[in-house]
Amino acid sequence: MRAHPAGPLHGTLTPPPAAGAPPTDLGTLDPHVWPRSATRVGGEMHLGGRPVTELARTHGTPLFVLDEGDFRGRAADFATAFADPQLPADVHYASKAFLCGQVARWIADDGLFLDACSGNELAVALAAGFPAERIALHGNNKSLVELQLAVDAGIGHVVLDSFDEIERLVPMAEARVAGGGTPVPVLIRATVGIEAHTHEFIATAHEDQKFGFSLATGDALTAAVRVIREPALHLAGLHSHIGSQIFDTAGFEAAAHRVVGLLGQVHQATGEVLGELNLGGGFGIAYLPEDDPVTPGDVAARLRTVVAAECAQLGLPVPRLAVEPGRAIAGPGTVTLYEIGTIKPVRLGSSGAPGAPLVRNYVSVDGGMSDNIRTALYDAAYTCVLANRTSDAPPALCRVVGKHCESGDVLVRDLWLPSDVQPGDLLAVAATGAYCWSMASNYNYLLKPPVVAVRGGAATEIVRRQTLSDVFALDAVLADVPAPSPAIDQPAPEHPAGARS
Ligand SMILES: Cc1ncc(COP(=O)(O)O)c(C=O)c1O
Ligand SMILES: N[C@@H](CCCC[NH3+])C(=O)O
Repeated sequence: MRAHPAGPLHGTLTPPPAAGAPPTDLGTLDPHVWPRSATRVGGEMHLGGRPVTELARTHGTPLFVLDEGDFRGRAADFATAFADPQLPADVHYASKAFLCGQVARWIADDGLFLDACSGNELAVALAAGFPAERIALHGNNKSLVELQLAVDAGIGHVVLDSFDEIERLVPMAEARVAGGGTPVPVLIRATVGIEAHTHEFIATAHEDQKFGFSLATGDALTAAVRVIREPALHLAGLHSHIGSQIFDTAGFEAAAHRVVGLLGQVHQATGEVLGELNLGGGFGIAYLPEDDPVTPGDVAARLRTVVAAECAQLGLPVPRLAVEPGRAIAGPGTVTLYEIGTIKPVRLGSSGAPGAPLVRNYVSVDGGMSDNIRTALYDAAYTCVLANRTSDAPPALCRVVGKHCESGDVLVRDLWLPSDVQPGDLLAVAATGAYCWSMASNYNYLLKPPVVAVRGGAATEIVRRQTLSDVFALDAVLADVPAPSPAIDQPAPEHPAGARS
C-alpha cells in the first residue's frame, strides 16, 4: 500500500486496553440491572412472560419493551418509602424520563404526582386525564402559552425559575383571581451551590448554570420575598434539584440542609412559614452490575432526618416534603431490543488474515443514537446481552454501534459477546426506560421505535412505531406523497436466516 505523503494512514490501530478477564457466563441476567420479570427460558430472554423473538417479530426492532410490573413496582416503592405519617411526602414522577398516555394513567392510578417540564408534557398528562392539582410545571424558559395552560388547568405548582417568569406569571394570576379564582400556587427553585457527583451535563445545582435562583447571591430570597408580597401568587414552598444519576446521598443531604436554611431566611425576612419543600430527583440506577444505587427507603430516611434536624434547629415546623424521581422509576424496567445487521471484526492486520489479533468486533444494530443518545452524549455505560439465545462460544470484545452516519454513534462502548453472534440475532440493552425514547430523534430519518408494555404474559403497544408517512406529513413538499415502500415502515426481522430460530 502506498504511504500517505503526510505519514501513515490516519488513526493507527492499537490493541484494546485491558478490558478485564472476559466473564465466564455471558447469558446471566443480573437482577440488579435487568427488569424484575426478565428470565431466560430455554436460553431465550422473556420479558413480562413474553419471548423476545416473538415481541420482535410482532412489533419490529428497535423496540422498547417496558415491564409494567417493574415500572409500577418502583413507583410504589418510592410512594411507600416516603409515606411516613409523621413526615408525609409526595412522590412526583419526573415525566421527562418517559411519558406517554398510559404512563400518565399508571402514575395517576397509583396515586403519585407528576412533574412536567414543558407545556407539551403538561398537555400529554392532562390529555390522559391526570389530575391537574397533582402536577408541577418546571422549566427555565416557560413561554406565555405554557404558563397560561398551567394557570387555566389549575395545576398544583408552577416552579418559578427566573425573575422574568415571575413578572410574566403575575398578570395571568391576577386575571385568574379577578375572575374569582384562587392565587396561583408556586414554588421557588433555589440553586443551592452543590457540585453533584455526576456527569457535568446533568448536574444542576452548581452556580454557573441556567436553572433556578442562586441561594449564594441572595436571589432566591429576593424572589421569595417578591412572590410573598404578590397577592395573586401563593408561595407554597421551595424547590431544589441537584442533578441526575447520583449515587451518593451526601449531595441530597447537603442540598436539603441548605434549602431548609433558605426556609429560615424567608421566615426571618417575612415572618412566613413555608409549608412545602421539594427536594427534586436525581436518584441513580444500576446500568452495570457493579453500580450500587441508593434505595428509596434509604433516601427517604436520610432526607427526613436532615430536614427534621435542620427545622428543629431553626425552630420551624417540618414542611411537607416532595421528591421527583424519574430515572429511578422508569429506567430499570425497560429493555431495548435490536437486531444485528452487520458484524465487522477490526483486527491488527488484514481482515483476510483471521490470525491477526482482534481489536474488537463492531456489531451494528438497526437503531442507534436516534433511540439512545446517552452513550454519545454522556459516555453512558450499558449492559447488553445476546437475547434470543445463549451460547457457549468463547467471548469476543465487541462494540455495539448504530446505523447512523456518525462514528460516535455508539450504543455500548465495550462489552463481551459470544463470538458466534451473527446477523439476525437479537441484542437486549438493559435499563433504557429513562431518557432514551424521550430523547429520541429522527436523525438520518430513522423512525422512533414503539414501546410495548409487557405484564403477566400480555403485551400491549403503548406507543406505536413512527412511520415514514408520519414524517412525510410534516414536510411541505412530501405531505401528500405516499411513503415509498411499506417495507421501510415495517422493520425487522430482516435477517431471518440468522440464528434466531
Ligand atoms: C427539576 C427536576 N426534577 C426531577 C428530575 C428527574 O431526575 P431523575 O430522572 O434523575 O430522577 C430532573 C432531571 O434531572 C429535574 O431537572
Ligand atoms: N437526560 C439526562 C438526565 C437529565 C435529567 C433532566 N434534568 C440523562 O439522560 O441522563
